[in-house]
Amino acid sequence: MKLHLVCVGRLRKGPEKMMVEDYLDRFAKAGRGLGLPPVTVTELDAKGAGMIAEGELIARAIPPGAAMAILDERGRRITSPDFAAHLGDWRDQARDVALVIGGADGIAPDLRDRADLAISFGAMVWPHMLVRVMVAEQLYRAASILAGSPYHRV
Ligand SMILES: C[S@@+](CC[C@H](N)C(=O)[O-])C[C@H]1O[C@@H](n2cnc3c(N)ncnc32)[C@H](O)[C@@H]1O
Repeated sequence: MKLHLVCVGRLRKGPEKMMVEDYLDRFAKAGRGLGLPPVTVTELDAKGAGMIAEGELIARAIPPGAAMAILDERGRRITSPDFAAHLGDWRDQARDVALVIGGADGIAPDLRDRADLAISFGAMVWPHMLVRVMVAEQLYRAASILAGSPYHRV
């Protein structure tokens, strides 16, 4: 299994980048004993060419056969344990996974249609850099849930 975080846009030095790095580092440590690999982050820049050009870059960055989970406000509002269960299932199937965060115009409709899972963090639109922080935190939370550690409480 390989785990990819494919993002349109670059994170500059700053608090969001520090938080993403911290959570992904925690995820890598927590995932070690769970058969979950460290996350590979791919940042894409279509240089303002728009959603369709970004969609083509995203499609090229996703390994063939990988499960594609997109972040999209129109997606499903799943719980953190549900997300952990998806991650655990993909791991058990030895399936590569690509988590995709779109750019300012969102993710191209044809890619959205092809997604195995569309995850919503609520009906409001968040900036891509905050979504990246939230995904990194949810990955760490998922690993904690799969490990049975007390980080996640309901
Ligand atoms: C600034 S938003 C773009 C919103 C755009 N208007 C759209 O139609 O998707 C950039 C990216 O952040 C992610 N995103 C923003 N809000 C989200 C939410 N509530 N749930 C999940 N992902 C979200 C999506 O991947 C989106 O493509």
